[in-house]
Amino acid sequence: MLVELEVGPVAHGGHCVARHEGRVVFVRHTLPGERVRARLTDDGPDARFWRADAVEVLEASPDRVPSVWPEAGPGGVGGGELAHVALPAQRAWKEAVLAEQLRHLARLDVTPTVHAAPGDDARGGLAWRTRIDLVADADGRAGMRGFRSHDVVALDAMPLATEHVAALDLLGRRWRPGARIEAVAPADGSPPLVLVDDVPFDLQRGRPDPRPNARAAVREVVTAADGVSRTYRVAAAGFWQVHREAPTLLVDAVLRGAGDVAGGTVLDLYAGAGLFTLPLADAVGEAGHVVSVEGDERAVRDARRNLHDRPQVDLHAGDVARTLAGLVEGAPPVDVVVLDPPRTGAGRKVVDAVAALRPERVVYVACDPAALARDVALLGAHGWTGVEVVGHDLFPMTHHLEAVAVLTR
Ligand SMILES: C[S@@+](CC[C@H](N)C(=O)[O-])C[C@H]1O[C@@H](n2cnc3c(N)ncnc32)[C@H](O)[C@@H]1O
Repeated sequence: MLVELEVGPVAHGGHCVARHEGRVVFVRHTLPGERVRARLTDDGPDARFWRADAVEVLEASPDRVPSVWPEAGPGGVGGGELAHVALPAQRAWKEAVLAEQLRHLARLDVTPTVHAAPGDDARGGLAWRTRIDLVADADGRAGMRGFRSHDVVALDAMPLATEHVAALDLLGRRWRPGARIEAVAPADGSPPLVLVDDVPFDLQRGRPDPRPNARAAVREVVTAADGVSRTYRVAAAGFWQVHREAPTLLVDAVLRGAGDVAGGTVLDLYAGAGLFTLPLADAVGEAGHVVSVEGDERAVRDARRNLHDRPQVDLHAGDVARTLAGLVEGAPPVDVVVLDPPRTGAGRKVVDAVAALRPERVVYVACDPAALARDVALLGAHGWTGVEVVGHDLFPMTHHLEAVAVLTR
């Protein structure tokens, strides 16, 4: 059903809020202040709120720009929710969402700035993804799942992929229908890796690549605020920050947030392949101590390799909540806890255990503002009421953002 809507403020998830017949409608593809004709997509009579997609703009916002997101057939692919929004307005949008989540869920009255990553404005917010996950459609063309659908929509462009990923020409090939294609191209220009159904693939020969280093690892070099270049090896299918500038930027933010930790003890929770553990180990020095916790086996293998020459690091493989429960008993004083949980956040068990360690500071790296706000509220109840939050737009054209919060008592 088509309805005409006066569009109100932004909401979490790339929607704006409107009202229709007394009911809240979350609308995609629009901007605050616009008047749009929209197709209701979820409008059950018992639903608490409805959803809609704007299909015609009747009065456009001055922040509207032509969308760069690929025209990919009916429904379109997921992602690119903010591709119709000018870059500065995308950041203002994310600032509003971050502030609203912190106000609503943590009763915190702050207005964090969301910064552009270096080079993003010059590249028009494009060419930042170092990793692409595709799936082949029934004709063998590479594409992505449609929005809230299992159908594969073939792509004709990947505007967010870095030039290294784009140069692989994954869209110009034919694949086995249903094949999962992952491509990872380090921002430093070292050779990209391609996996097809988890198996390394030699694009030139068009067949699986048996070389051991084809499966194993991507190399990334990060030059952080401390002026040091560090090399990490990360399995192609393993977690690594996806924006080309994210590793450097987040290491800088974490080191700044942790402050002077020389000779101290730092916990790095949800450590992945050791992105933060390595520079934190250098920051505490050989007299200090870093306890790093990661649950994924593959990431732990990478972290072991990346941290092998830092004797001041204790790497624990396992669940963060369970590992912390073991650490709290008779643990030495902890100066700083760094945590970078998955999208769901750390949750009460982990926050309670962190609070029991009574660190001077907590540095929280978050990819979901709502999860951050929930955990900040829990930390606030334990006395960590000093909160500084900075946002980084590490996902231009999408509704996602990364935020770094530094909490003190
Ligand atoms: C957002 S990533 C951050 C990784 C790392 N800090 C980085 O920036 O590269 C979150 C990490 O937490 C790990 N993880 C998720 N849930 C976990 C849990 N309950 N216990 C331990 N590790 C977990 C994931 O395997 C992943 O490596």
